[in-house]
Amino acid sequence: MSTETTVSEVAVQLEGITKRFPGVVANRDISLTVQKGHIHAIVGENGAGKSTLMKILYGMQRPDEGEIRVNGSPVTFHTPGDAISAGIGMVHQHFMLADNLTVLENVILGSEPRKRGLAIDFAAARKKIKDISDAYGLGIDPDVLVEDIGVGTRQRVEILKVLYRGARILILDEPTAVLVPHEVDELFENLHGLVREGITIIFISHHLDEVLKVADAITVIRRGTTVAEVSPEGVTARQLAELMVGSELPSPETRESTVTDVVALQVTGLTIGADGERKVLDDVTLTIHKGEVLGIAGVEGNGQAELVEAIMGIRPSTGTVTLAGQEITSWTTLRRREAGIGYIPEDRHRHGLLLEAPLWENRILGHMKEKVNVRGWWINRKGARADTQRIVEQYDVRTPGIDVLASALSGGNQQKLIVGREMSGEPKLLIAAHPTRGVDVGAQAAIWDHLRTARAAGLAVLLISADLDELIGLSDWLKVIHRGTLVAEFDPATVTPEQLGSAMTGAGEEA
Ligand SMILES: Nc1ncnc2c1ncn2[C@@H]1O[C@H](COP(=O)(O)OP(=O)(O)OP(=O)(O)O)[C@@H](O)[C@H]1O
Repeated sequence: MSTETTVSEVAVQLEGITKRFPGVVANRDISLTVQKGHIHAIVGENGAGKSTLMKILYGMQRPDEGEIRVNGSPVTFHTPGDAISAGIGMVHQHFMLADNLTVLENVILGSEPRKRGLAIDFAAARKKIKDISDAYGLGIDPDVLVEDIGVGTRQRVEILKVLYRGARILILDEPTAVLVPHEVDELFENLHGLVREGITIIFISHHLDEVLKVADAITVIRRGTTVAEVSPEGVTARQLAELMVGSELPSPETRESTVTDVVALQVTGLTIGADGERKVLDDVTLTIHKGEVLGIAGVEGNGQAELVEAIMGIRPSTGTVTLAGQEITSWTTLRRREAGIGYIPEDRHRHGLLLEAPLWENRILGHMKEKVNVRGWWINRKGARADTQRIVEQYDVRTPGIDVLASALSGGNQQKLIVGREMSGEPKLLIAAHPTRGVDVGAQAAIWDHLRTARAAGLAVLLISADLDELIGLSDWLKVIHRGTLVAEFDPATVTPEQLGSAMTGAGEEA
């Protein structure tokens, strides 16, 4: 075993990185050493400064202080283009592929190889993609349409895209957040294939078990600075979480059923799509009682987003929706919300927040009739501000204050604000799409506690999540959606993530 590290074995060295935003020091004197050919995980609570550090390494942000060395040489990045030239590529959590183009077109977009003259040299590009795919075992066909491939393959296309641009150091932002268990295993195999060929991988994750399984080294960031550098053999997930928060974690509660026989939501025959076409939602019928969490498991893109939008009245559908005994099928989205439906949307930037408005104005968004927010015909500024402060405290939203813009919060803290808002005003039904996506383990446990407490008080919850542990841990009953239809159901007390994962991919059904 070699104990000495020569400079040439270090792929990335960050030294004394500091980055300030108004009212916040996002990174404070951070040092990080990533060995070449390692899978190096970065963990930390929401708002700890992980994304900021990665944005600095990828040239999206400039540090106020500190030095970056890549393969031993100091570098200064002004744009991601500079980072790419230095061999650093980033795969974002939200894929950036165009559905209606082929893999090949997506990969070469922006860096088209030209023949003499101006024509794009597709043959050369196709060969290069095949070579890269073969070299790293990615199994990518350059000629399929992106709309025809699944989430796991899309992610491999994103990885191939940065390799195509010459990256030898890859930054992955929460790569497993959108994957089902077998896709996670496949990704890890791919990552091992990449590092065997000398690629270095840096990845951010909130899934500590996965981090322990795949990483060669782990850096823990707390409140903007590195607090520990550990090797996975030496720690448990719980110890890692304790390093992240800087104190001992509470033990999880035991659960008991709070399901009543009072129907809160009844959905009957909900369908989207005309006869003769493939329907995105096909005759979905379900019931949720007061005090019950119904979990919907499914691979992304199988109709769960449409189900939520149909119940919220965002998308036209046929069938009926009844809330607490009252049919609301023809109601507008606003009226449904005002009747007592809380809604944590899948895409917090498009549907959940006004990024360029302060936190307290975001508190009012979609909740214009809630008591704390209005006085007669007028907005109750004082009440809304006080209630925003309450949410910030109860849900531990890390922010310098309630007047900062929503865009200045870290992703996980934006999510906590939305969850707090949607659980306010005693909703009858909460539609929660990926409620803890992007939040750290501590905040996840806190959100689960809030949900359990509200459930005990009679809240009905429709839970959509890609996180199978969350679905199994929170739900009273589980249904599986596949190609727009509910195809199976399970008791969360007995089902395993593997069984659920295989039902989600339609295993056991005719193709
Ligand atoms: N553009 C910005 N303007 C102001 N403050 C910002 C900006 N970007 C980040 N911050 C602040 O810097 C801190 C670190 O945020 P960062 O996004 O790096 O955290 P993170 O560890 O990636 O969190 P998460 O796990 O929630 O994604 C937070 O307090 C955040 O509010």
